[in-house]
Amino acid sequence: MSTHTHDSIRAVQWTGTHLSLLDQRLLPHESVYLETDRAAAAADAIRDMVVRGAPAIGVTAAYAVVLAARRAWSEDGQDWRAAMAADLKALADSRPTAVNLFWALERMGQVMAGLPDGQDPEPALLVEAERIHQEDVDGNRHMGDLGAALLQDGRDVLTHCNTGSLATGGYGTALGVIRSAYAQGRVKHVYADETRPWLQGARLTAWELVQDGIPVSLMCEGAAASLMREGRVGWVIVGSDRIAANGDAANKIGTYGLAVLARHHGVKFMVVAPTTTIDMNAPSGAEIPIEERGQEEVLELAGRRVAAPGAAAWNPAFDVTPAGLIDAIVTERGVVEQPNAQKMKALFAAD
Ligand SMILES: CSC[C@@H](O)[C@@H](O)C(=O)COP(=O)(O)O
Repeated sequence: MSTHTHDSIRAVQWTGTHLSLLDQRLLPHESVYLETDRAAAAADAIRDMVVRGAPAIGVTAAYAVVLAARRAWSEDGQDWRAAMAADLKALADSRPTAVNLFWALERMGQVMAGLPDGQDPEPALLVEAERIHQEDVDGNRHMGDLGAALLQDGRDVLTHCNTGSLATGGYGTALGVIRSAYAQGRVKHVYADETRPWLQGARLTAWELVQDGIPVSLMCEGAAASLMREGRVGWVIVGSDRIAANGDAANKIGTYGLAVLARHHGVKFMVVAPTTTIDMNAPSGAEIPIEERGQEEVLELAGRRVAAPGAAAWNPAFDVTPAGLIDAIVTERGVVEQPNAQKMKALFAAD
């Protein structure tokens, strides 16, 4: 039996010397942490879904930069920046859609740029990675309160994919809102899409909610229309991997369909994401790169082929929900209702 509440589980941890990642491919049956001191191994872990979820990918990349710097400094102290190049490229090439990855590499790069050539870069980079990690957790808790305040009617909610502690530095984005709302008595029961093909809903979201004692009913994605027509939910609450400057939001494949259904049935639609997920360089969702993953993920289930021999598969990992279908984007800087380019820009006005 687990000795920790789910909220305290960390998908990504720094052991003092190594990066430790909870292997999410094995959940909920086994909790195995993979430890590494190699940035290239961290890049593989991101690509292979050991660690997933936009903010968790960003935090992992930040710690991986620390590992890359350590190695470069020990191999070629004089020119450690150049010696890191291959590791940094491997990290940038690991997954394309979650902008938190590129944001974290950029932020670590800014610290690197400010360091003198002859100085060991590891200590300063570790301080920055830990700061990135902590800021993510703090932001999630704040978003939890902001999002929960929107849930006025006490009705059930529907969520998609996994956006909890496992997908972030801790606590969660959309699942953080659900967690806060439950604690405040604003939500009593959650519907969770199973989320094919990786089953993040069935394996991860249900696991997190059960551990927190929050009642959850899993459903096939195809049940969403009936769920809404029966008036069972007041809000759909999801995370995002990249939000464009006009408020269009990329998230796990199937999210766009939920937004269309929600609008048709008068259900509200909330996207919860830290500002590290916003890409002001992408004018609209059309400029967000959508990852296509291997066909075997759709043709197989738990490593066993289920599809008819000879069938091919199309496997986009994400889709884009247009801003016009979103009622609220909740960030740690505040809530953007009925998002558009002007309101998104105003979020960053204080910078
Ligand atoms: C807080 S997580 C937001 C998104 O990263 C999440 O909804 C999602 O789509 C994750 O996709 P995944 O392919 O599991 O990395």
